Amino acid sequence: MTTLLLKLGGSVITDKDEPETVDEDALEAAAASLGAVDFDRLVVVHGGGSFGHHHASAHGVSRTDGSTDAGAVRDIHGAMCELNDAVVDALADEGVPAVPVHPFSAAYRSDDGHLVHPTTQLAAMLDQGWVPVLHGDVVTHDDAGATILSGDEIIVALAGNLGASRIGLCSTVPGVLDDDGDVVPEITAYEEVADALGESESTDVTGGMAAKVETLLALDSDSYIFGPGDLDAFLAGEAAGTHVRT
Ligand SMILES: Nc1ncnc2c1ncn2[C@@H]1O[C@H](COP(=O)(O)OP(=O)(O)OP(=O)(O)O)[C@@H](O)[C@H]1O
Ligand SMILES: C=C(C)CCOP(=O)(O)O
Repeated sequence: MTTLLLKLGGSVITDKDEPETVDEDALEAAAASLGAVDFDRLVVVHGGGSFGHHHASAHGVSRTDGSTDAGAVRDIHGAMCELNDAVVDALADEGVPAVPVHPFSAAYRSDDGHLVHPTTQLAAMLDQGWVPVLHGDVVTHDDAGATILSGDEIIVALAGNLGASRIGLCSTVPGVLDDDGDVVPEITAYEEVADALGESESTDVTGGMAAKVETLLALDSDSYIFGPGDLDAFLAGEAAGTHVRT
């Protein structure tokens, strides 16, 4: 039984420069790709794009800077739930048995920043044949109020417990790019690409590509970073974008 773990980048499914705007065409295309695949088990996580990051930035909340303001939590979480509704609906329209899962309700960080995210409820959903759709979110952080939980961190938190066999991050870029703008086919250590790695070009409180590579290298299994053009290849088990080897 194979378990696919896929993150749809917020930069793919939203217009990251226009607050709270879904990129309908891109979302429909991604949903159609997932609807066309015969998978055993699939978990989808999506990022914040122009929904979460603008609110997080406005409230001064990041992965490390927290807020104790319940209104800030409602704003950021509410925007992400709205995007989650759009993603679940788009998948459902393509025949994918998608169900919403909101990390704020279940996960927390300890005061040293360690993320605790339960997975038994997700395993039960997968047993029903459903596709849980999670999202980057705010998360209660001991002694710091709430901080931002990126979709990339969720992928890492779930991978081991759910026994993911294939892990992919679909972003707007075709992979990790080197100084010449070419896709780096394989990364085994952060230093190999550190000089070329930067933050996102849009409002992004979770660190762009540099944080993505660092997060994926912390996994016990290999993963892929690729663009929408390689989504079908990834789902088919073929080479896609940059292969992050651990
Ligand atoms: N060396 C690099 N290779 C590829 N992208 C890079 C590089 N350095 C910086 N970037 C930026 O990182 C961005 C990808 O990170 P970003 O966090 O925006 O992606 P995402 O996960 O799709 O979106 P979100 O965080 O909203 O879910 C690219 O669009 C690009 O602007
Ligand atoms: C900004 C919020 C709320 C979520 C960020 O998730 P990411 O886009 O996966 O980094």
